[in-house]
Amino acid sequence: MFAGLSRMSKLRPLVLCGPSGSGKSTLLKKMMEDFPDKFGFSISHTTRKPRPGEVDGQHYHFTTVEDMQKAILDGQFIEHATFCGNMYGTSKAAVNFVREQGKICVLDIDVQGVKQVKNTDLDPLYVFIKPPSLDELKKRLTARKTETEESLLHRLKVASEELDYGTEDNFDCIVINDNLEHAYVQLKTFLESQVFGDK
Ligand SMILES: Nc1ncnc2c1ncn2[C@@H]1O[C@H](COP(=O)(O)OP(=O)(O)OP(=O)(O)O)[C@@H](O)[C@H]1O
Repeated sequence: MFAGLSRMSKLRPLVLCGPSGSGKSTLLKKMMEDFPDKFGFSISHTTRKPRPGEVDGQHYHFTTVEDMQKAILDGQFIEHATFCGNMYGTSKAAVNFVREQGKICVLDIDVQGVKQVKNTDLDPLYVFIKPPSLDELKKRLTARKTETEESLLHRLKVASEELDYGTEDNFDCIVINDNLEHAYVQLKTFLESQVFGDK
């Protein structure tokens, strides 16, 4: 029992947070390629309808608003949010499922999600990915060609608020994503010293 617990305690989840376009997905991809067996993702719940090809319990746990609201009130969720009228959230059970498989659960969440996680007993390590500047962030989001003029402006407005929260008081590690290779070295150094070697 104690051996199991001490093994589990080494698998603190890893929160990756940062404004849209700061490079979370890009850095995560490199991290997963470098350490394919170390990390796992929890499967989120959502009240949106499955898209063609999406499998319940694999892409998402598809649920109803009523059931999800009940589970949230019951304290079963670590964080949740509503986007475009649909609810999304991460359950404690989904994170524990990853941990039971001996993997570090990665949570790619926004500042609102981080604030919610901090109110739980999850005790993850928190990493904030920071763009070198708002100007550079705008350039990257524009070059990514995923945004309309309106969504770009919205993301930049949210980004400037999120950057105010991205301080050492709130995060264990702040990675400045100026040059991708440099940023990845910062992240990898943190992983190797704090996440894998977690006491
Ligand atoms: N260091 C870098 N230098 C230049 N471009 C970068 C760098 N890091 C990431 N990018 C590019 O910036 C864009 C945004 O990166 P990415 O999609 O990883 O951000 P994100 O934080 O995951 O965004 P979202 O939250 O919207 O999913 C991508 O097109 C990516 O290729």
